[in-house]
Amino acid sequence: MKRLTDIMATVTDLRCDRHFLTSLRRAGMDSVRINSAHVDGEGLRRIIRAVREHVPGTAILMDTKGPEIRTTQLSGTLESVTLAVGDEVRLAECAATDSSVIGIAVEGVCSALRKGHRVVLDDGAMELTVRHADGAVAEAVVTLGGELGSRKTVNLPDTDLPPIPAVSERDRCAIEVAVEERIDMIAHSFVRCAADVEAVRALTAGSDIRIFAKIECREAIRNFNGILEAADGILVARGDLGTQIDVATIPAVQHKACAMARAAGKPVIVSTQILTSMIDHPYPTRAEMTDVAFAVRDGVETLLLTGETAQGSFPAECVDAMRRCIEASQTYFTSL
Ligand SMILES: Nc1ncnc2c1ncn2[C@@H]1O[C@H](COP(=O)(O)OP(=O)(O)OP(=O)(O)O)[C@@H](O)[C@H]1O
Ligand SMILES: CC(=O)C(=O)O
Repeated sequence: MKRLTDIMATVTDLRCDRHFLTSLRRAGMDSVRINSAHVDGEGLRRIIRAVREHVPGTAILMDTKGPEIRTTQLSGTLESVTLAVGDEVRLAECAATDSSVIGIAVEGVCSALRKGHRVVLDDGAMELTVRHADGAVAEAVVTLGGELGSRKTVNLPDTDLPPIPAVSERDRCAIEVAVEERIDMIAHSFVRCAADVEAVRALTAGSDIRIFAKIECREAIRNFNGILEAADGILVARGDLGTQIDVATIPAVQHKACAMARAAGKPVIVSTQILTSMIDHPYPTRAEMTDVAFAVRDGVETLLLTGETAQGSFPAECVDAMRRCIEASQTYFTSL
């Protein structure tokens, strides 16, 4: 059966050997995503080379950082730090992260924080509330605890942020590699308006790279029409989106974005927490299968697995479950 919904899997430089990649391909993977927020230029090239060697013909998408905010690398050999409810931590710009300091990788962010502002970490897995803010350092208390790893996403729903350029220096280097390696697609993070898409397009001029705008902030929803017109496609990035808007409204936003993209003849990728229970378990939940089926019904071109294949324990099982559900759903919906 020719599937109308493709499967894209996030692949890291820590896990991109022949056995891993061929097991994903055998299970039904159609394309690969590389998250450039977690690798340098050399790491990017290593993953691209591995994909081309072990699963030739597989399309490659590179996800940029965009004007997003992340925590810094953990100090020394730390693998994670535990944040327990009630713990007091300091937030400091560009410092390494350890159990008492959380480094914020973008300058000017801490000085925009005010008492009472929420600091949401790792797509909503943890939350802090600012107690005291003073220049480049702020003090906060943990209100939702968890384990914090390196370079996790930071969302500041209450803070007026200083303007952050659409394309960071790090992105510029990653895009240079993407153009040199002639990959297929770039998904730009935290697109706020059409101009952010144009900024990436200017850097890929002369190449065939298709540019997808990631819809993951309130400005992107507000400026959706212009963004859709400027981009070659959109990626509904539900991880960050769910920290910026009420998660209860995500299905409606996703459905509307898909309908508008279809009407404009542009492809849609939907990502994040599609099979999140399978990070630790070999079987999907019924609700996860329903999410996949409704994406097929809505004409989503590509479903993107993130943590499930980047670091989960059952990556091939995830791709297999997704493929079986796509096929069964396509058979049903096309028979109606
Ligand atoms: N190249 C990589 N090297 C190391 N770890 C990685 C890499 N890519 C992803 N990961 C790990 O897998 C997790 C899930 O991947 P994912 O790409 O969804 O990242 P993310 O940090 O949540 O960012 P985003 O919001 O852009 O999706 C990451 O948080 C990270 O811990
Ligand atoms: C994929 C991604 O960036 C997100 O869901 O936030």
